[in-house]
Amino acid sequence: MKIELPNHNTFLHVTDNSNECDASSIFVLTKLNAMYEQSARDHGCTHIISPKACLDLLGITHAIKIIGITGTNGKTTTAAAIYSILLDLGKKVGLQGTRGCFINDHRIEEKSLTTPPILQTIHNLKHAVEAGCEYFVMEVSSHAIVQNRIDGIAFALKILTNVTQDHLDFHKTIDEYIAVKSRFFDDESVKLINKDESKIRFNRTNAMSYGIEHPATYKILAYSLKEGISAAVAKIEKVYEFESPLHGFFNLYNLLAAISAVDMLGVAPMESICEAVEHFGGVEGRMEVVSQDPLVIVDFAHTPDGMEKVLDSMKERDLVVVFGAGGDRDRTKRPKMGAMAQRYAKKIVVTSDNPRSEDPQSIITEILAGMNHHESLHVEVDRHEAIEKALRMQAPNEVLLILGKGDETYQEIKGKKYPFDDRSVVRELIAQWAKQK
Ligand SMILES: CC(=O)N[C@H]1[C@@H](OP(=O)(O)OP(=O)(O)OC[C@H]2O[C@@H](n3ccc(=O)[nH]c3=O)[C@H](O)[C@@H]2O)O[C@H](CO)[C@@H](O)[C@@H]1O[C@H](C)C(=O)N[C@@H](C)C(=O)N[C@H](CCC(=O)O)C(=O)O
Ligand SMILES: Nc1ncnc2c1ncn2[C@@H]1O[C@H](COP(=O)(O)OP(=O)(O)OP(=O)(O)O)[C@@H](O)[C@H]1O
Ligand SMILES: N[C@H](CCC[C@H](N)C(=O)O)C(=O)O
Ligand SMILES: [Mg+2]
Repeated sequence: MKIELPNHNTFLHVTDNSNECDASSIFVLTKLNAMYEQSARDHGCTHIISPKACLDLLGITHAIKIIGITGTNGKTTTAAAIYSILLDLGKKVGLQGTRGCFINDHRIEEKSLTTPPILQTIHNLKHAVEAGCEYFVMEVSSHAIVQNRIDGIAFALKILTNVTQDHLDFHKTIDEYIAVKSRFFDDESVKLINKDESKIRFNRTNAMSYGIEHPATYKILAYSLKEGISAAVAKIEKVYEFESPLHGFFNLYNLLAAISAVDMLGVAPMESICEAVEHFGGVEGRMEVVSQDPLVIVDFAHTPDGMEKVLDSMKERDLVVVFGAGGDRDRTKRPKMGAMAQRYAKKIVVTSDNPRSEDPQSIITEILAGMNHHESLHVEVDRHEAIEKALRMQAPNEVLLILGKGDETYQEIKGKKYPFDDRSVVRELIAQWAKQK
């Protein structure tokens, strides 16, 4: 990654790649490229700086308020809700996360990592500052905390969604994973903590909280999940009401976090924030209704907890569920995901979800290990066939939930990404069958 320095009198660019260095470069030294410092010097580079110094050099440090969100699930949704509310309130805002980078409603980067390497974030922040943004909302993954991909960033606000199981391939134990997430909250930054999430440890200085079950700075007093979400939230003595077209108890948490966050930023009165949240229509691939009749929903649940939250939110209905589990990722979540599907679904098709370098059949076998008996359990390695099978099995009163890939547009098999989109597959099959009728 290279950022040009058109106004600098000595250097032409900053880079985090030693191979891009020459005498006109400033090398930004990070935890990930520390081993290439000598290589940068060998390429002729004489000026080596930290990410913090780079943020200062580019005039970013004091120019924009950065909001960081971490947690196992709900980061993308909460970040998008904050972004949407701020835009709705007339603010200029940047958004960076799993879906890429957006500035004032325009996409400037395609999807890559949830939290890119620091120089990529600095590049996106620079764009945001140049576009006049006052705020930049970013997802912070646990990988990013471990690999110091957020080094040098002074967050105006840090937010916790929740901590459940994921990425144990990388963190090895749940305790280590919790410790990493907790590390994000161990300084005196202003922070917003989910009070119903008891596992996280945080520095209480400058901490506010939100909750539904436990007393919190922002506390839900009453809610209804019929026809979207409507709720009353208390802040100190005052109560405010809001409505949302989103579905599910878990989204009440995401919306509450977003409303509380915007209030903490002091942007507008709570009444206006609660009004603005109604215009947030959700995120692509998260509880996205792809067809009304038959009712087919695509969601990005790819952890046991994500599956539980989504399936539980639909438990009044008879559910047909299609899902798999990612290859080269946490193997211990696979049987738990199987058990979760078994607990809630009437009919299940287990399939593939980015097997990557692994054998798809053995991933499925590990999922099935968590399912002891089920009267309608099917296995279909090919995800297209699996979706077709599920659509054929779906009775008129049943809801088909296709989980795990959300708005992904590929299936990754043995290092190659093949175009694949759950939503297009459903739409094409339904259209094809309608023509044949
Ligand atoms: C395991 C992991 O996270 N690896 C990340 C890591 O890879 P790496 O250490 O092998 O990178 P590298 O190629 O050695 O490069 C490191 C640095 O050295 C520099 N370099 C490299 C070679 C050289 O000769 N000279 C030199 O200066 C590079 O420019 C770079 O700055 O650093 C790379 C660049 O910073 C990342 O792209 C890469 O993410 C890989 C691709 C990845 O798939 N990561 C996933 C698991 C991930 O991070 N996911 C999280 C969580 C998802 C979620 O839950 O939402 C995410 O944030 O997306
Ligand atoms: N607050 C929540 N608690 C539990 N599950 C949730 C919550 N919000 C969303 N989910 C579930 O998790 C899935 C992913 O949501 P989202 O993309 O917002 O999370 P994320 O933290 O950004 O995930 P990732 O780390 O993979 O990018 C959703 O599709 C839904 O199934
Ligand atoms: N941020 C998550 C997304 C998982 C999505 C699922 N479709 C998979 O490929 O496992 C990860 O990279 O682990
Ligand atoms: Mg995300």
